[in-house]
Amino acid sequence: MTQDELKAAVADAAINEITPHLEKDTVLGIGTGSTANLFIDRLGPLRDQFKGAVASSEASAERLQKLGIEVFELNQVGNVPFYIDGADEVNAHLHMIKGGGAALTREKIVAACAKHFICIADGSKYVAQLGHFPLPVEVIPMARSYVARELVKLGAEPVYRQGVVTDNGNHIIDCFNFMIDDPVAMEARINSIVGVVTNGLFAARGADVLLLGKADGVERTALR
Ligand SMILES: O=C[C@H](O)[C@H](O)[C@H](O)COP(=O)(O)O
Repeated sequence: MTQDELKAAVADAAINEITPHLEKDTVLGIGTGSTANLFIDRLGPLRDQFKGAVASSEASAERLQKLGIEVFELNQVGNVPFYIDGADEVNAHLHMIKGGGAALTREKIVAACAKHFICIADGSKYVAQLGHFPLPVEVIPMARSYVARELVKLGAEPVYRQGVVTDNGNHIIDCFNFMIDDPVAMEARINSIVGVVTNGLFAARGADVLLLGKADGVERTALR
C-alpha cells in the first residue's frame, strides 16, 4: 500500500470510531494536514448527523466549510468530545511531534479542550524515540534569534522556517538533530523560554487513541 492509501485507511477508521457517538449537538475538533484532510473529506457526507466543528487552522476551516460543515470558534463551544488529527511522529506512549504544517499552537489548544484525542497516522510516523522529525517551535517574531540561541543550549540545531507565517502571525523554528529522551520534560522546558508560543511536542497531553495504518491493516492502540 502507498502512504496515501494508508492515510486513507486511518481516515476511514477514525470515521468508524466516532460515528456511533455523533449526536445533533456534537461539535468535533478537527486537525490539520494531509491525513486530517482525508478525514475531513469523509465527514462531508455525515454533516447532517452532527452540529459542526472547531478547526485547528484556517485551511481546515475552509475545507470543512466547503463541505457544508459549520465551523465554530472554540470560545463559542467550550469542550469537544473528540479531536482528530495526524502527527509527524508518534511513540508507544502516544506522545507526538506535530507542526510540520505550522499549525501546532491551534492544534494544541483544541486538543487541550478535547475529551478524546484520536491520532491518525500512516505507519511511517511511528518511532521508538521522538526527534527524527525536526521539532517545530512557534515563536513571537521579535524573539526568534533569542529563542534559537536558547535552543542551541538545549542541544538542538535550530533552523528558521523561511517564509512561513503561522495563522497566529508568528514564525517557526525547526530543531534538527534533536533526539528527545523525556518528551514531557522537554515540552515544558522549551515552553519556558521567553518568546516561545508553544512547541510541537504533544506529550503532557498526548493522544488517547492511535489509529496506525500498516500494510496488514489499521492497528488501534488506546491508552484511555
Ligand atoms: O502542523 C501540522 C500538523 O501537526 C499535522 O498534523 C502534521 O504535520 C501531520 O501532517 P500530515 O498528516 O500531512 O503528515
